[in-house]
Amino acid sequence: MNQQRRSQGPLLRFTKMHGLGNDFMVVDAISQPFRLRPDMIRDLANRNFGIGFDQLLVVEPPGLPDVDFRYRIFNADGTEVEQCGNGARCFARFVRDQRLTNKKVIRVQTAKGVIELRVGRDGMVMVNMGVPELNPPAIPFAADRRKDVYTVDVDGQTVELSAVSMGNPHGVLVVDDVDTAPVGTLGPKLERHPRFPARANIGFLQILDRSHARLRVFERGAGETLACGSGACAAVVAGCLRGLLDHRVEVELRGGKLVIEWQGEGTPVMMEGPATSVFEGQLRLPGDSGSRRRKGSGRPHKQRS
Ligand SMILES: N[C@@H](CCC[C@H](N)C(=O)O)C(=O)O
Repeated sequence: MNQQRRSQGPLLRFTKMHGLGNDFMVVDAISQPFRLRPDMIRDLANRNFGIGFDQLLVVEPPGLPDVDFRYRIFNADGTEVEQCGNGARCFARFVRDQRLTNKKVIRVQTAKGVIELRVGRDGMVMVNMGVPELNPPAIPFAADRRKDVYTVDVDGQTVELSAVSMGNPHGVLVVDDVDTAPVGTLGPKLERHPRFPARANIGFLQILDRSHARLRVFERGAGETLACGSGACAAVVAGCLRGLLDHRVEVELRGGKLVIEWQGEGTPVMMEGPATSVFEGQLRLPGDSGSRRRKGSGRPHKQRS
């Protein structure tokens, strides 16, 4: 009896969403208390034993005067990170669906600055992802000497990549064909390469023509995902700097397409794409820190995209 009482914690409401198949558990931490340890996030992210997601997105009250919300992001491995582009579009959709705001332009505070989200009539969301950093401190070798391509040694093999921060660190490799690119083998090695002390998201970019590209991303803390919004922004910045892409590019990811625009150094990257709500659910959190027991329920609702 005692045991049972201890395992009954509060109910947590959440929404399952995705941006081109990059999937999220989204939690409103304004109208309900929210605190999850990294091990609990890992359990929830598990696709067999939990809810399953690439990232957990948390909506909090703003900590700055001129913004509407604070946006916190946790990877499936439980680590908190600075940026998530597909998540930003879902964030905009979520705060409007949950009637936390009726604004069309929503200013959101992330761990690396303020981003602006704009919800279109067609359900598409446009995000001002901010100005990319081309010599990011999270990628120390890029700060050493600023250039467009760096070389990194992986098991004796020299790999060429661009280093771009969209608030979060990205390495971008140009490949001939994303379908045969070594995403699953080189991706994890580069993600944890000693030259990326904060680890990095690794993008494999295939140029189709100056305004069309294909991309696969091995994400830091999540593995390969069906799409990575900040990765698409970083890839277009890298492609522009290398003189391979124009300023407006349609990027085809495994889960669908994003349109990315970048006018050049010192200007922000704009990203446009869909955000989809899949279902709402609630789960019973463990009542004490020692317990990992959890009960959940899901209520599917109509796909709205
Ligand atoms: N899927 C995201 C990026 C999420 C964070 C990333 N894995 C990191 O660790 O920086 C996106 O759409 O941008």
